[in-house]
Amino acid sequence: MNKVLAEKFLKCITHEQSQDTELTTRLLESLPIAQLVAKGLAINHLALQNVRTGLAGKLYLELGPDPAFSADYLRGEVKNGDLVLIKSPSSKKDSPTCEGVVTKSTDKLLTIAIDESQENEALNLYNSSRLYLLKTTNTITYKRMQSTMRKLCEFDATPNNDIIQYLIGTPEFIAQNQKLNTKFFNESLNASQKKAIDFSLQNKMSIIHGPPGTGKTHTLVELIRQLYSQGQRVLVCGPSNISVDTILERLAVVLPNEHLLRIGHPARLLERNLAHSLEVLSKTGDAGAIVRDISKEIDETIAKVKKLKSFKDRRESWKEVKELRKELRLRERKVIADLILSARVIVSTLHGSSARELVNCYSHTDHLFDTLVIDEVSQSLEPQCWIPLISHYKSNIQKLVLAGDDKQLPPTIKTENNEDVKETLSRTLFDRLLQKYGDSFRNLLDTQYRMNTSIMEFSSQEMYGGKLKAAESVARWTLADLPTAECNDETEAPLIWYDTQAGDFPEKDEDQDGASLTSSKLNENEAHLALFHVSNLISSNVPQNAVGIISPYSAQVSFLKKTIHTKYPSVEIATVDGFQGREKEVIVLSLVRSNDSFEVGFLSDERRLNVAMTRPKKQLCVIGNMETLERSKVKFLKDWVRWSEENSEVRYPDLSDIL
Ligand SMILES: Nc1ncnc2c1ncn2[C@@H]1O[C@H](COP(=O)(O)OP(=O)(O)OP(=O)(O)O)[C@@H](O)[C@H]1O
Repeated sequence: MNKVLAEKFLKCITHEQSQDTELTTRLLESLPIAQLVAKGLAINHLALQNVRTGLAGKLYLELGPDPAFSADYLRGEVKNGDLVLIKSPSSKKDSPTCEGVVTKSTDKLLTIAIDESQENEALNLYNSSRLYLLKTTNTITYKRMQSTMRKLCEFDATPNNDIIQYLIGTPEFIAQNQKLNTKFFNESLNASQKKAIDFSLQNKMSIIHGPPGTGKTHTLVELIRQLYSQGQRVLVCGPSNISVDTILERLAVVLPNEHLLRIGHPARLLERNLAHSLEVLSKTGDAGAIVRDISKEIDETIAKVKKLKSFKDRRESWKEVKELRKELRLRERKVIADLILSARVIVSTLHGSSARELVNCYSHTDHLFDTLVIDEVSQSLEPQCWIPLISHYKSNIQKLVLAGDDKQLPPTIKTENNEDVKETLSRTLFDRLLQKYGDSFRNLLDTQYRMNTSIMEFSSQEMYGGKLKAAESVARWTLADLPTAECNDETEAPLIWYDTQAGDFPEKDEDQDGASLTSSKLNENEAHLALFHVSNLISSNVPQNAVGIISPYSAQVSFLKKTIHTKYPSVEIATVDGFQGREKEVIVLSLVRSNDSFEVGFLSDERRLNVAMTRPKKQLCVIGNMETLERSKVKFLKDWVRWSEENSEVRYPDLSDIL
C-alpha cells in the first residue's frame, strides 16, 4: 500500500516540478529583461559592493545600484527568502553565476546569502559589471518530497509505526472522545477549543478544523503546552515559514525559551524569532563562543582575498579559507547537536524538518520526538506532510495533530495540462483522512473572534454548514466603534455592496503585447470607486492602516496601488493570497469581472473568495457587477449575490460622483 501511494505521488511531484520549472524558464526566456523587471521577476543594473561572512558561516553578497547607470536606487521587487540567480550579462560560457537566498532588501542594497560551494564564482563577480538578478524556482522542496516518497517506497512491508499505518490505511482508526479532567493553562478557551484539545490528548491522530478567526493558533499553543507539561518532545511543522513562525511567536510567551528551537535559514524567519534560530544560537552566546574565534579568522582571510588581483593568488588564499571552514564545521556540529538535544519543542517548515542537523542527531539518540503537529495542512501537499514522518521514522512518533481549514486556500499547484496530477495533488491529507475516517476525528472550532455576525453569516452558511458563531465581543461591532471614527452611514454599515451592473465599469485585459503568459484582468473604474469609498472612510476618521483592499487579479492590485497609494500610502493592497491568515478593520473587495458573457474566471474559486470575504472585522465593502455573477454558471456566486441583495446595503454608484 505504501508503495502504491508513494509511487503515485512521486510521479505527480516530478511532473509538477517540471511544469513549475518550465513556466519560470518560459517567462525568463521569452521576456526581455526590462519586462522581467516590470513583472517583479528580475532586478537590473547591479554592482557587487561587498562580500562578508554572515550567520552560520555563509557568504553574504551585498549588491547595490551600478554606478555606471544614473539611477541610485534599485528598481524591482524581491523579498526576504526569495531564491535568486545573480548573473553577469557576458555571453561567455564561463561567465560567473551565483545562486542564493535574499536575506535583506532595501531600495539601495540587496543582501544575498550563498552556499560556500559558489565562493569562487562570487569573488569573480567583483570583476563583472552590469550584473542582474533573476528569481528562480526553488527545487529543494521538490527534491525533499521526491526523496521522502522514494524512502516510503523502499519499505518492504507497511512501516512499523501506528501513525503511518493509519495514514496508509491498514488498521481502522477508532476515535476516543471522552471528557478528560484537563487542567487548562488558558482558562478562557471556549468549549470547542477545549474539546479539540481533550480529543488530541487522548487520540493518536486528530484534526483541528479552524475556520477564519476561530483561534486555531490559540488552541495549538495550549495543546503544545499540555504536551510539554507531560514531558513530551514536540515537532511543530507547517508548509511555510510564516505559518510556523506565528505559532513560535506565541509559544515564546508561555514556554521556557531555552526549550524552543527554530530550524531554518535565518533570512526566512520573522526577526523576532531569530533568538530561537538554531543557526543564530549556534553562533552566539555561550554555545557559540567556541566557533566565534574561527569565524573571525575566516573573515580576515576573506578580506585579504578581496584585495588580491591575480586569480591564482585568490585561489591559494581561498584554500586557506576552506581549511578554516572545515574546522568551523566540526565545532559547529557539536554545538548544534547539543542545542537540538536540549530543546523540547522544535519548530520548522515541513521540508525543513528533514534538515541534516536534525537527522544527524540520530547518531546520538534513537528518539527525538513524541508528537508531530502540522499546521495549515490544507495548504500543504500530502507528500510534504510525509517529510517529517519519514525523516523522523526512528523516533516512532506516537501522536499526529493536523490543523487547517479545507475551505480556505488550497496548496498552490502549477500543473495545468494533466488532470490526474492536478486532482492527486490538490487532494490534501486533511481531505483524504476526512474521506477515509469520516468526521470522527475532525474537531471544528465553532466560535470566531474576528467578524461582525453579518460579515460571517454567508461564509458560515455556505462553507461551514451554518455552524459558525460570532463571539459576543465582536458580534455587533462596526467601524463606528473605532476610537477615532465618526458615527455615520459610512462607518455603521457592516456590509456594503456597490453594484456596478449599470455598465460604466467594464473589465479589460492587462496587456496583449506578448506577455500573455501572465496576462491578468483589471477594472479601472472599480479602482476609482475603491478610492472614493476609502476617501469617505478616511474623512470619517477611520485610520488608513485599518483599511485593506483585496482583488483576486494581480493586474487590478497593481492598478489599485497606482490609484490609491499616492493619496493613502498606508492602505494595504494585495491579492487574496497576500491576505491569507490576516485581518483588517475594513476590507474593500474589488471583484473586477464585469462582462456580458457572464464569465467569472478566478471568481469561481470559492475557497479563495471565502478567504477574501472573511478578512474584515467590522466592514466588508464589495465592488462588483451583481448581474455578471448572478448569471454566471457558478452556484456559490449566484447564492452570494442573492444573499447579499437581502442582507447587505446595496449601492448603485454614479460615475460622475466618483471621477
Ligand atoms: N477563547 C478565546 N477567547 C477570546 N479570544 C480568543 C479566543 N480564542 C481566540 N481568540 C482570539 O481570536 C483571534 C484569532 O485567534 P488565532 O489567531 O489563534 O486564530 P486563527 O484561527 O489561527 O486565525 P486565522 O483565521 O488567521 O487562521 C485572536 O485575536 C485571539 O486572541
